[in-house]
Amino acid sequence: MIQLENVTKIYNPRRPDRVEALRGLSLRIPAEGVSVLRGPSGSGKSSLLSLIGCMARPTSGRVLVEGREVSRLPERFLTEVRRETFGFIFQQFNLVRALSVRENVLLPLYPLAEGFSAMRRRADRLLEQFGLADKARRRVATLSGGEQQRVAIARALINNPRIIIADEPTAHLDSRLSGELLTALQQLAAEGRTVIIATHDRLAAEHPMVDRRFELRDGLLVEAA
Ligand SMILES: Nc1ncnc2c1ncn2[C@@H]1O[C@H](COP(=O)(O)OP(=O)(O)OP(=O)(O)O)[C@@H](O)[C@H]1O
Repeated sequence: MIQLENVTKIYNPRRPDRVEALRGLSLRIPAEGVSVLRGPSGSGKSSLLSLIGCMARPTSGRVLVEGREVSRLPERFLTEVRRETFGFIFQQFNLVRALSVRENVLLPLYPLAEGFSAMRRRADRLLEQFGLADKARRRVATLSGGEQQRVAIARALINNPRIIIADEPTAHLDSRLSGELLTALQQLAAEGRTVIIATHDRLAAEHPMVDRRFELRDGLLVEAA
């Protein structure tokens, strides 16, 4: 369960380009199923995801992840919570094109948390699971869109996260790949992981595999269903 209580996020608070991205938002995201945050560009979806994913702290208000208040944690603890708890899938997947498939999957674990050979075995198990075992040494730049998508999912799972955060994961994908990605995310939710997707892609937001939708507008929650 993720709870946000009266959360604000203000960028550049003392400058003329001050932006109030979240304006006192409260929200509860249950641990089960697939939740979608939707809303127009600039409504605050990415800001909200970065608070939930412990990549940033709110200006005011509280963020609780699995009952633990993360909004006040010092940076080094925040990094630890982030690594232990979350897997991230970004728009266009943020894969490093010049690195190999295996190196990309291992990236979230750097700096090395454990022995390299144990990590590599973990990466190879995931590559096997996603049908990429024979491509482990290929550079990502040489893969098809669908293969890159599977590398991105494998990378998000390398630390066995309880919560998957996906920011516009279907942007730049055709409808077949979008459907495959959503099905894969649903599968992760069925395994007991929390899946949170931010999107303004209507097809993704209204896909039948989505369990609940939160609508943002101008930094506020306008609807939850
Ligand atoms: N690092 C930043 N510095 C200054 N302003 C920012 C920063 N990040 C976001 N903003 C501003 O905060 C507001 C909310 O942005 P955010 O990215 O959270 O919205 P979004 O709903 O995810 O938009 P999109 O769908 O276009 O990604 C916007 O006005 C944006 O310009």
